[in-house]
Amino acid sequence: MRVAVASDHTAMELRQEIIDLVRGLGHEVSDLGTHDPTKADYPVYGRLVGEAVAAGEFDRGIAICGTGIGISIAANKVDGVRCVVCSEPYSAVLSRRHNDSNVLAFGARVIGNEMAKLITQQWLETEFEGGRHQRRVNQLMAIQNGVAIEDQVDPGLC
Ligand SMILES: O=C(CO)[C@H](O)[C@H](O)COP(=O)(O)O
Repeated sequence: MRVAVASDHTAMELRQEIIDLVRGLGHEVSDLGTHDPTKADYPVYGRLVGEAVAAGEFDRGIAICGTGIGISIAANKVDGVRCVVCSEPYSAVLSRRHNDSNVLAFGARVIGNEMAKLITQQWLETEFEGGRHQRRVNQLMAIQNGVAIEDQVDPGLC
């Protein structure tokens, strides 16, 4: 896969570790910065990753800031992005299986580097399940496009 990685100033070292990990797993990685270790505005980098993925230049994106929250908000403002903030692997795996997440975010000030790498590897290796989850992902995208949606849960499947 082609993977774009970006962070603000809080994750210079972690970003490099994530890049090395993802390359080691055999993926093509682009480092979208920041290259300023002093201060960087996370909305710029969340947007960069989000737009790169939404445009189809990359299959997945990884976005890191202090908490993962600000950069994920920025990425999620880009049409077509489903960015998730994860601090443990279970949510990361389910975000792939059920939500078809295409950008992963985490907080360099929240989790350790080894946890971040475990989350990243499991997220990259998990496939979307489709089926009923595809309908719901379509509904998520419809919200973004201002299209009406309604509950279509099949009887007996709850
Ligand atoms: O987590 C973040 C956004 O959600 C940022 O990394 C954080 O706000 C940066 O703070 P500072 O400029 O004080 O280093």
